[in-house]
Amino acid sequence: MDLKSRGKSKKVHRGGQLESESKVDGKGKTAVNSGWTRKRIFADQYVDGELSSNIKNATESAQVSSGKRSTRAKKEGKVGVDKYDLPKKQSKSKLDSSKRLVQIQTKHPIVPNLTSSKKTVQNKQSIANGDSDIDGQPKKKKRVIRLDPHDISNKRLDDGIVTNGRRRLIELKRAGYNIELSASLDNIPFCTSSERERIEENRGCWMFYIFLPINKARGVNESSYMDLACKIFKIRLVLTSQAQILVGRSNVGKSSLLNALTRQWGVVRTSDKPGLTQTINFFKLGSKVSLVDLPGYGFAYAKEEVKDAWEELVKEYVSTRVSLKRVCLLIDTKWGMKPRDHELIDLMERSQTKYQIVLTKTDVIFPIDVARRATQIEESLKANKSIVQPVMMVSSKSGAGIRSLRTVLSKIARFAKL
Ligand SMILES: Nc1nc2c(ncn2[C@@H]2O[C@H](COP(=O)(O)OP(=O)(O)OP(=O)(O)O)[C@@H](O)[C@H]2O)c(=O)[nH]1
Ligand SMILES: [Mg+2]
Repeated sequence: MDLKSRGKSKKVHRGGQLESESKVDGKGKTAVNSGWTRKRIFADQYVDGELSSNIKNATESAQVSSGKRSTRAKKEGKVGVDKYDLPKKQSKSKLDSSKRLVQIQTKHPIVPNLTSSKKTVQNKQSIANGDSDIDGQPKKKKRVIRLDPHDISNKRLDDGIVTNGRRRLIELKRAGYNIELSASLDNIPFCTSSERERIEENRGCWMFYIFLPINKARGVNESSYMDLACKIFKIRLVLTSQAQILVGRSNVGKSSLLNALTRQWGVVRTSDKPGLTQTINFFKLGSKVSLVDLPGYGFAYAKEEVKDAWEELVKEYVSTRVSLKRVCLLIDTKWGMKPRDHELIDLMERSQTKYQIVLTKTDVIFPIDVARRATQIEESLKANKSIVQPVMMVSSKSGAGIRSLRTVLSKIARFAKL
């Protein structure tokens, strides 16, 4: 009896009633549906019984005959599975079935070998890729850390850079670091005199730096202020230089941005304590163009009168300087614009000073929120005339947007009438 005929329905009479409908499902299980009860007969057992007995007989006879046959096969020089290695009936039926299998395979070559071919392709691919997951354990890929030359976030020069070797130092130098400085002066509230000396040594001849106490600046206009500075520091200033300035509330990241733009960390000191910059810092970019870092306005750790002086100075500076080509109004992306920023914008609008909004510290919030903040500011200042669009987005820490801001500023410098 073959499996097919066993799977067919049987008619059973029970108590004069006709029961029928038995089916063999895919798993070889037979369900018999009677009028009152539903019984399940498992075809597995039945099939297993017969098949297992067949297999048992086959193996027994194979074991008996294999001794004799194998010696004969060896003598004849035959290798592999031989028809003598199987019992007569079994070998015949197996050979028939294998013939049928070959026929089917030739007719439909893809179907039976689908899984095996897939596996071989996967294996080939994995071998080609160098993953040895043949043992079931995928080989771990080596993590390659690439240093972004424009990323200036890792600016602490004492963080094991020397131990990392020459290559790292070269990379840092390319990224714009001053590698002669042993450590960055970031977050150091007050430099010692020796640190300041080191900064001065490493600053290079292309820029100059003026330390002036702002509280002395009350009621003094800028040129006389400069004269005073020249007398004190014995330097000749080119007062006709075109200037681009960075303004913004305290702690918004002006000095950090200036460091990033000039690619020299430690040139201007920065701190997480608002109100660190208490002087006007001029940086000469090119022959006659300078970038100016001003003290911040708003909340700062300083006396009220000093803060008032800073604010006055910033306002005066942005509204009266003729040579002022562009004001970069820095806004902390996280906090957005505050009333004091609007005050300064009104002043610049009245004095027709060109200004551009620069969103800072973009690394601390999600890019989608940065974009949202930018569109919000653009919308609110749409009616203004002196604003230069678009709103720029930068991060002095990650270096994002620094290059494009540098390009914008250098373009202004190039087209400035000198
Ligand atoms: N995460 C992050 N922090 C920044 C970034 N820029 C500046 N900071 C931090 O913000 C703090 C203030 O930075 P400063 O550059 O000193 O800010 P400032 O506007 O010059 O401050 P004042 O001189 O006090 O007006 C410091 O702790 C900086 O490390 C930035 O892009 N990302
Ligand atoms: Mg500062």
